[in-house]
Amino acid sequence: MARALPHERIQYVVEGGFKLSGEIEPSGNKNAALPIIAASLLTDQRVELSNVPRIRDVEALVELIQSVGAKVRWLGRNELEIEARELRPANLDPDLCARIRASILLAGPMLARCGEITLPPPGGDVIGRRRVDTHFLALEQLGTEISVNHVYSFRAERLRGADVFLDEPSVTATENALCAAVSAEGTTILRNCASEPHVQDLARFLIAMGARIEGIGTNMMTIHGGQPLGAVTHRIGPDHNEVGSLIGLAAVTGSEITIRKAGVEHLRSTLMTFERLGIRCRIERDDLIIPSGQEMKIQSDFGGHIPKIEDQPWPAFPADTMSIAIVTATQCDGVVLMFEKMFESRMFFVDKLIAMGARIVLCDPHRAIVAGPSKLRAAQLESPDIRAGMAMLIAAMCAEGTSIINNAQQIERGYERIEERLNALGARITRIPPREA
Ligand SMILES: CC(=O)N[C@H]1[C@@H](OP(=O)(O)OP(=O)(O)OC[C@H]2O[C@@H](n3ccc(=O)[nH]c3=O)[C@H](O)[C@@H]2O)O[C@H](CO)[C@@H](O)[C@@H]1O
Ligand SMILES: C=C(OP(=O)(O)O)C(=O)O
Repeated sequence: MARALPHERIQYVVEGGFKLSGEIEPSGNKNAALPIIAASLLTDQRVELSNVPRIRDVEALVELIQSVGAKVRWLGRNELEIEARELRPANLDPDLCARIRASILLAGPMLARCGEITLPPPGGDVIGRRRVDTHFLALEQLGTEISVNHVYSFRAERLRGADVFLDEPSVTATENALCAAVSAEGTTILRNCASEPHVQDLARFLIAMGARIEGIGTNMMTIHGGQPLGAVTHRIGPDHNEVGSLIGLAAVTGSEITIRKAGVEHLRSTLMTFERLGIRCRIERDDLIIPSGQEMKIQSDFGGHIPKIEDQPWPAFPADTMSIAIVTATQCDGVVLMFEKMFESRMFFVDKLIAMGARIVLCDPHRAIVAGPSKLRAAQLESPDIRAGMAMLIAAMCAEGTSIINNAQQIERGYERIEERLNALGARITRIPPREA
């Protein structure tokens, strides 16, 4: 596989003001594909995954699992075959690990298969402090010794089930703990665990491999460890954050689009949030239709009070859709408080929206007041992270004139061929350099 250049710089040139129309299907969920690819190391038998998003983070993780001995083959654009007959707990490229948050997800599966792994610190979006403490807490209670000295060394002669109370419902820590627990001796209870659609998808993948897990979709999972784990074929679920991004994009550009196979069972909090901004979607079976001509009037709280949109652990509104909600609110009539509780740098990108003409007051690192609607002007922008990058792309598409988005490789960490797919709906985005055929 061709290695993604670490410093490859990508630019999007975006002509704003065009309406979109047509149908689009969301890609597979990045945050499900990553733990599932890592969990494929739990078995020495063949794993076949479909609907795998072909994005930079997936490519990086694929390189990492190859470096520990897994054989990986792309069977089609989004179909991946993984066979991890023999694994060696070494040879991990620190730069590659530092590029993605998901490199830490190798801990659970490698402990289960090899009893040890040394991992350089993970990376991922630079959106504030990214704790690893919950990973350590859970893995230690499952029988792992951990030492930290620039790198994290994990060793477990024997993983044992335990009653674990996570200090926070961390998504990736829950996923690491799940992978360790399915191979541990005895029963594990994970309390205060995360339950996002991607955590559920991983749990279902593990069950299809032979694991016994109860409580999927809740904040307490019980895992009966030590079941044999074998060959599996699994389809990654749709990306609810991408669906949220498409809803915001359709609304601010006044477009009507249909999102096919949108995974509507996971959209309640997202749809409720967009409704607060005066955007209503229609559900038809598993399709989501965003009609044009939305009211886009921010719904006040009872008594005319200023409403609040806040992210919270699942099943509430997902943190990764917050940047999209902010850019969408700039085009809605009224005032809303946006409250991001988690990452203290994620909201800084609103500076760029302000420079484009949005009326936003950043109250502190976690809260911003948006007063809309405001006409956005084209600008030269720099994408700091995946979701802020997508928010800027949305802003550029509803702004007058031509915007430039630098550092668009950040957007491509999480969104597959996004310019191609949006251009098919009528957008005018030029990627520099162009994609290889
Ligand atoms: C590879 C991957 O899967 N990355 C996702 C994962 O990162 P990652 O697993 O690194 O994030 P963690 O879940 O560990 O950390 C976030 C912490 O903040 C809490 N929390 C979360 C949302 C919220 O609105 N308020 C709040 O306090 C969470 O419950 C958790 O305790 O989960 C994050 C939170 O969903 C997402 O942003 C990342 O895209
Ligand atoms: C924060 C994100 O990803 P990661 O955890 O992989 O950096 C994201 O997907 O918005």
